[in-house]
Amino acid sequence: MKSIKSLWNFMKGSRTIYLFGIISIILATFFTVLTPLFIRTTIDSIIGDTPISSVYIIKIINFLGGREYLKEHLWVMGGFLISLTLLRGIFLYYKSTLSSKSSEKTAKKVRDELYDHIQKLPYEYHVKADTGELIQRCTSDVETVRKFLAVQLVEIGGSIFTLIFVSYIMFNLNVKMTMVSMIAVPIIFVFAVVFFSKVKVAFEASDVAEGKMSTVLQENLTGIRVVKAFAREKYEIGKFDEKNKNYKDLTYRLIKLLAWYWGCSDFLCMMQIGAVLIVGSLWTSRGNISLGTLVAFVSYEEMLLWPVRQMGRVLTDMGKAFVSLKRIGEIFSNPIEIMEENHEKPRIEGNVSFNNVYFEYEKNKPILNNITFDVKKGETVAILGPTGSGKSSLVYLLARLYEYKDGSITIDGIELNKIDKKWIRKNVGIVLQEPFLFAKTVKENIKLSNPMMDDRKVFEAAKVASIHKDILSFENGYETAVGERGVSLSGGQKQRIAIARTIINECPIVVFDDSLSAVDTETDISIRKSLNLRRNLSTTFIISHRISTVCEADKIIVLDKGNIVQQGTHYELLKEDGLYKRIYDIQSCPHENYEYEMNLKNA
Ligand SMILES: Nc1ncnc2c1ncn2[C@@H]1O[C@H](COP(=O)(O)OP(=O)(O)OP(=O)(O)O)[C@@H](O)[C@H]1O
Repeated sequence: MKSIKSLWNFMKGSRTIYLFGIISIILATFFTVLTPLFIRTTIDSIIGDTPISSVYIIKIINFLGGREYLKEHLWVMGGFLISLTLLRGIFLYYKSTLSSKSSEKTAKKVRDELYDHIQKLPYEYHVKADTGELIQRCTSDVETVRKFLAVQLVEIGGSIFTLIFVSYIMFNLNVKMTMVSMIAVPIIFVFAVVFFSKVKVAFEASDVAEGKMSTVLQENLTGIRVVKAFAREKYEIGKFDEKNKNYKDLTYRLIKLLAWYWGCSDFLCMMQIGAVLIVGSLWTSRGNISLGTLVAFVSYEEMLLWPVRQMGRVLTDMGKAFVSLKRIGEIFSNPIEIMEENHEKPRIEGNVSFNNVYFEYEKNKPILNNITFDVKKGETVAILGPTGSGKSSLVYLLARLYEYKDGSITIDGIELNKIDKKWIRKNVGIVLQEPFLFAKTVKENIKLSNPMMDDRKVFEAAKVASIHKDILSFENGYETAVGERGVSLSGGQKQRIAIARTIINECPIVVFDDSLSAVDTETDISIRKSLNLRRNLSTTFIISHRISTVCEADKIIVLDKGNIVQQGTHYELLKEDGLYKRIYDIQSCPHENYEYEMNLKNA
């Protein structure tokens, strides 16, 4: 019921077109059904002498010139029958174009709304979401619904109308013959419904196998570099071969089942038509029915049997469409992130204060505990700690990608959760751990947030990120395309383009989440030097595992298992016997370095 309601809502704006599509198929069916009736009239009443009983047919025959005239000019009847077929063809054309137009419009609407909704889902959702699954729902599931709307739904309308109209005419022509014509119909119908409800499992198995094969393909193409680096080609080929074979086997099984069904169903239908022919011929020879009636019944029999045979298929496809609608509906049932447009939008200077902040992703599994520290506008704070200690989580809180559960975070004295989310994300620029570049040019990637930005700003940002020279060395410079078909960038180059993309926005708070890890120490120093020159522009958070990256920060926060275990400057922390010094010792192996530095500091 929910699925029907959602389908009805998606069809808003294209319902009228759809209605005209259904009217067209009803008219096409009407002209199809009329043809045998006029063939019968031609045989019995134009060529033969049986009087015409229907007033409407009499009117049409009179319109065409009357019985006597038509007897002499049989070609007029032939022309009339051709024109009925022509009209049928015209309405079938309209049915196809109108239902396609409306189903395409509906599918586009579903895709647009899905995309829109997915964009608005919270960061938390995307962290856990299965991308392949989301893509499948936005493509194959929407396609299943589209096909159902374009083909099956109008077909249902046409079939119901055919069944009603044909049965009505048959009963009017001859009740006994109608009984004979319908003996096997319930059997064929039950056979179709039972078969397709059973074969549904085979359809689903084939769909799942196709999905699995696509996932392997997608995963392989995405991770082809890892495959090559680990010489896993043979294993990957084997894995794909297995999924491909499974898909082929299941599809072959399905085709065999369908062939079996159509064969049996054809046999049953032929038996039914045979029964009509045998009984009809007998009754015709005895004079119980006319030859024209027998011809009409044979034609109607075929018209009647086709929708009955198709019904099972239509019902199965309808089931599949509703399953797809349910899967699409599941995405819509996830609440979107409320951006609180009417929250405060203060001018952000960059004074940040954490006070006893507590955070957890899952209930009773603390990730950050009692986090307390202050950073003044323009300062650089570095966060260091073992992997999984909560460094990234801490900065995610700052951009309100997640909400802290207890304590307080203030920016310039204003509680963070009172500040508009969109606004805060505009003011807190994050360079993420794994930079993602879009399939655009280098320049377009750097000015992603504002394509109208002046090119000079792009060059400046690239210089600060120490990538300007690299970009100039590319064949097309800033116009070089990156992404799948573009130039292959090194990990460090990607990171630096991502840094330029963030700093170009001149946010008052900038976060580098381990984003200098792929650049060499020299480039790291050069970037930090340039950043230092912009100190008055922004408060900077640097997450790193490298002492050389954090040592110049105004404040270093050492995290361990979600707790701040040390904080201070590089020299203050080196004096303490703690985690920082241990990391320092590991990274600067010769212990003398420490004494050398201390002497240098105290000199
Ligand atoms: N979305 C999430 N849902 C549940 N747990 C998560 C989620 N993201 C991270 N975690 C867990 O939170 C803990 C802290 O993760 P976080 O990424 O903040 O650590 P980190 O110090 O930045 O690590 P690294 O240095 O490896 O990047 C880890 O135990 C991690 O498994």
